[in-house]
Amino acid sequence: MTRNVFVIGLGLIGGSIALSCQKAPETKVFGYDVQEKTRELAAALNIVHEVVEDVEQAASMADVIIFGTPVNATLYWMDELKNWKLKPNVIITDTGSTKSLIMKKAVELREKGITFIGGHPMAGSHKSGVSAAKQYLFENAYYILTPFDDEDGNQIIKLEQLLKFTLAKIVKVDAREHDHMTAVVSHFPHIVAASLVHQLNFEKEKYPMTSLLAAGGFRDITRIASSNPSIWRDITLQNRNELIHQLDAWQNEMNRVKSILLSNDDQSIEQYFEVAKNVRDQLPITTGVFYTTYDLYIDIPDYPGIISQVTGYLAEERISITNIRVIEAREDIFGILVISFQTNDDREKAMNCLEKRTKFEMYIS
Ligand SMILES: NC(=O)C1=CN([C@@H]2O[C@H](COP(=O)(O)OP(=O)(O)OC[C@H]3O[C@@H](n4cnc5c(N)ncnc54)[C@H](O)[C@@H]3O)[C@@H](O)[C@H]2O)C=CC1
Ligand SMILES: O=C(O)C(=O)Cc1ccc(O)cc1
Repeated sequence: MTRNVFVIGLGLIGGSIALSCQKAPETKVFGYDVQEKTRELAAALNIVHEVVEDVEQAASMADVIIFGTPVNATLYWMDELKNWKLKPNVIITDTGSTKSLIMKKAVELREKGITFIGGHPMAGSHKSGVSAAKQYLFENAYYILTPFDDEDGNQIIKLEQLLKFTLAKIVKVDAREHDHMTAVVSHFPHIVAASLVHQLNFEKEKYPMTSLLAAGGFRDITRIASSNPSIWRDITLQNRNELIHQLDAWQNEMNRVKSILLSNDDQSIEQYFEVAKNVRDQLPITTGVFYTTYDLYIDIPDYPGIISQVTGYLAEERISITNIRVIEAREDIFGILVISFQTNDDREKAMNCLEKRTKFEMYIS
């Protein structure tokens, strides 16, 4: 029997989930987005099997409903859904970055006999919109579920059997703990990134050259300041209390740094960086597709047309690349043309292809 999945909100996350659900057997994926342009693009890019206009009608036929909407829009739709006629065993889930208020609202659905299992794939990007959606966005990332403690185990298993097509690692976490932990590693860093950009913005009034000097480090630490502002407005509002605690902790930490600087003690200053480096270097690597790339470094001679020659060979053997860049030669990496691939298999095919056709030396970092 065909399973009907209905995704509401077809942006980066909803679009990516819809693409991975299309890989599930005997599954038909329907989709809706409030923006007409997104609906048109989703249809053109085959993000779903069918784009719908009538949310209530599609919801009434769905076995699984997945929200890919901003978290406040999800609350709005949950309020609507609780008054609709849905299939008796329907499972509703979301992908929102916050969980406490959504699980609070889910109590109202539960009172009507509707299963709601909170969800949050811990991968994504500063990019947004349907055109950034990728089938493998969540591969190897954690996918958090926040079911009620006494949720029907069969319903959770059914949802997991669908979400396994995201290739993410599914884990269950309490909704409040989720909001505390994601405040630390995701939500608060967005505030810090935005604040650094604001600081640069003030500075550049007096020293316009400062922006020109914003090199790798500043760009790395502020990348997420380019995220969709309305998505982050909603997340910040929903996780306001945790964020206020994080701000207090950060202000204490800044005071600690200030006192170290005032002490002018070289050992304490070095130790400050040393401890941070050790903790940072030991972070486990768990990412989605935007950051899992398989890079190949190719030592190419410097003559015109060389890059198109290399990419031409790869294209002839139908090997897809995800990125290409030229780096300054450094002591530890000899190649200067860096080509990124989505899988290790693609990178190996590329090495075999270029070994056959060129004499360029290749390295994997
Ligand atoms: N951006 C990221 O990296 C991640 C985001 N999330 C969560 O995923 C959800 C979606 O975020 P993104 O895909 O990044 O945003 P997005 O901006 O790419 O997509 C959101 C989509 O929802 C649509 N939408 C807005 N209001 C709607 C409504 N009332 N009804 C139907 N559609 C509506 C928008 O038109 C847009 O297409 C958010 O709840 C966010 O917290 C979760 C993990 C990662
Ligand atoms: O771009 C990044 O690094 C992100 O921060 C992605 C992200 C955004 C929101 C989430 O709830 C989870 C992951």
